[in-house]
Amino acid sequence: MTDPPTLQIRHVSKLFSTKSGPLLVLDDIAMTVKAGEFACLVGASGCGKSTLLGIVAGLEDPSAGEVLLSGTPVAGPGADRGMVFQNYTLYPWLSVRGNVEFGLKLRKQSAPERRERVDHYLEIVGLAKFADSLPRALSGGMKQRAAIARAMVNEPQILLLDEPFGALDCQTKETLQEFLLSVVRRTGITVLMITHDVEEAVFLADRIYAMSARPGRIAREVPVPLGRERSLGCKRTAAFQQIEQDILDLLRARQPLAEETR
Ligand SMILES: Nc1ncnc2c1ncn2[C@@H]1O[C@H](COP(=O)(O)OP(=O)(O)OP(=O)(O)O)[C@@H](O)[C@H]1O
Repeated sequence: MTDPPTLQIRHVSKLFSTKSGPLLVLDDIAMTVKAGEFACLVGASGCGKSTLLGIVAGLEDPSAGEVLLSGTPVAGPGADRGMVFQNYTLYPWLSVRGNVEFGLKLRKQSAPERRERVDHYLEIVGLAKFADSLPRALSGGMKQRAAIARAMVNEPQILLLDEPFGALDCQTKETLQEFLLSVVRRTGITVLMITHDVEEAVFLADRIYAMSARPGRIAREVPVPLGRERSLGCKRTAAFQQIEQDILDLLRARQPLAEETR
């Protein structure tokens, strides 16, 4: 028998109760992320991307449907999913090493084991020399590299990335995109990332799920057949730009006028 895919989102809907009545934010979302795949969810602001990622993380319950991780239903947060958020979330009073080993300490791993694992992941994210630095001594890009190491050190089944480069300037963002791809290629980790930056999604993803405006639905699943070895130069190729333009056109067509969303 073949193994189940790492992540299955099965007919997930989410309804929030608000002062002005029920608000349907996600409507029958179905998608699958296979082991080793890099999937991106793109969509306009407010279409429910963060809500969906929160459901996958187990921080939020779906109103209908279910999420399976390697065939097992998600019933809450767990170390099998590593999260990185847009806003820097390192503990300011802990060193880079202290931040990265935090989860391992909670899980009562021995000191020598922790040191070996943390050293390995700090090496992977290129922060070995900054192990003893406090977060305030790091640039925004370095903070996000530390956050990625902190998420990966638990060796999760999947990395969940919520606009991790959204707060960075353009140049740092591109450097981090290349960096993330190299880490993913080297480790083979499975990734689900949300972003509203379509160019970023095309550069990083093997498969893109384009969401319609609220209520969020999967408008289209787009494979990205650009090969796995990508450098920033590929953003200027016709094949890249065609995929980007198709997704932008699709999102624009699905974005109602502001009056209609009220
Ligand atoms: N706890 C909540 N109660 C009520 N409404 C909520 C709640 N959380 C989110 N929403 C609403 O659900 C909708 C989707 O929000 P969400 O943050 O998931 O969208 P998003 O696509 O991630 O947006 P952005 O790209 O701007 O972060 C928004 O209209 C938001 O106001």
